[in-house]
Amino acid sequence: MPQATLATVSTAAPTPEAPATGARAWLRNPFARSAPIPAPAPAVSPAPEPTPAPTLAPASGAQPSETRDSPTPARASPAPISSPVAPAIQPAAPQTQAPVLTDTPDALAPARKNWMERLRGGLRKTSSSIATVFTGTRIDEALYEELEEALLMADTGVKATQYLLADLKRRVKDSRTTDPAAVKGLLVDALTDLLRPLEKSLVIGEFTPTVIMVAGVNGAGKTTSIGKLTRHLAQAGASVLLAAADTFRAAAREQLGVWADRNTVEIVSQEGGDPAAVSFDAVMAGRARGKDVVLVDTAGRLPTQLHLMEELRKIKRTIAKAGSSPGAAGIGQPPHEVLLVIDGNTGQNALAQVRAFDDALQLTGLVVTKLDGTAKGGVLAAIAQERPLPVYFIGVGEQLEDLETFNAREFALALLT
Ligand SMILES: Nc1nc2c(ncn2[C@@H]2O[C@H](COP(=O)(O)OP(=O)(O)OP(=O)(O)O)[C@@H](O)[C@H]2O)c(=O)[nH]1
Repeated sequence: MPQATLATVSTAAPTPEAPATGARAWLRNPFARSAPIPAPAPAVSPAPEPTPAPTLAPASGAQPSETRDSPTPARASPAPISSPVAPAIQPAAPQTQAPVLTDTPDALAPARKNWMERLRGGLRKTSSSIATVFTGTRIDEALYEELEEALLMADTGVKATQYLLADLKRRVKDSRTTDPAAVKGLLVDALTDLLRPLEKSLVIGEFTPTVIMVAGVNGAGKTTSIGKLTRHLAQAGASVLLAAADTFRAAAREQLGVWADRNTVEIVSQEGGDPAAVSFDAVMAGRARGKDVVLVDTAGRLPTQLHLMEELRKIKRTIAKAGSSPGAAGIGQPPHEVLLVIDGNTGQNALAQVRAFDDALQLTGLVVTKLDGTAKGGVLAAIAQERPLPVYFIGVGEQLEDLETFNAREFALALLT
């Protein structure tokens, strides 16, 4: 098995802006800046015993030229920051009911308010065509037909569109609404309920390291999302190691290297050779160094490229072997997360990718990118209807702050109001 090189780009020093309670914030919002929506007190299950925030020794920082065999400097291992993750592909655990979000962004914390504005801006092309449906004066079949058309145009798909229409009609009947504008509010509720099972927090800390494998078609935004996620993880106080498992395309490795540099984290990279071997080496190195997270970036591929899909399966199997190798106690069964990155702009095609990659890899979650400027924002409803996998993050642009946790109510509001 060819050996990959562990390039110590730099070391993960604790970021000054890392909040002291950053880890606990992952329970709902991994990014720790603000909770997406304040959960109402009565609905929340009893809080677990307070866990200390992970104390990352500046350790690796004190060793500018680590070698692969150097022992991990003493550091307090991060406390588990959530209960064990539910098995892969299980629908997300029931979420606490979010309070009704008014259309006034003032109800949100400043960072989240800003995010809502960007999300709303990004989804404008989708929302503008749906909004016109509710400008009439009557609730009649014509309104529902127009809405059906608008939802289909937004790539909501036939099944989710039919489901939403039936649910909406029931809500209209139950509430005896006569105002078309109020119907829009009921549609927000219906869409929120449909999307709710996709809400789930990414959990780290249960295993050291938590191994996250990332796949997707070419150009979906895998590397960019990994870079952004690395930044957020580092800000939350977690140490990250990147694995450049695209061994063939030099530009892909360089791009990941740039993100590693920017975030001052280590990267395992290799020119040519077997991507599975690089992934294996990265997991072993992450384990030896006590990293909190190993992120494995794989090369883009189409689900129709069967040999490349087989290569992905091999990467996954090989990562699993790293978990059962001698002395692997505490690592569980890696990869702990298998994420698919999809380009939200590709609408129903993205749903087809979810199906194909899920069948091949048993995905545990999704990252939906490029929701900025898309007219196909309805695809999340289609995913919720047909393959309800957790959507850990959504992206609305190329900047670092353009990747955030997914919240069903926020998304429904941004899409429809
Ligand atoms: N507008 C927009 N662009 C994005 C977003 N996420 C990523 N991109 C851009 O999409 C392009 C492709 O992103 P990459 O991260 O290189 O995609 P990839 O999946 O790693 O690509 P391959 O390695 O070729 O498979 C880049 O120009 C990114 O800046 C997003 O949320 N919105």
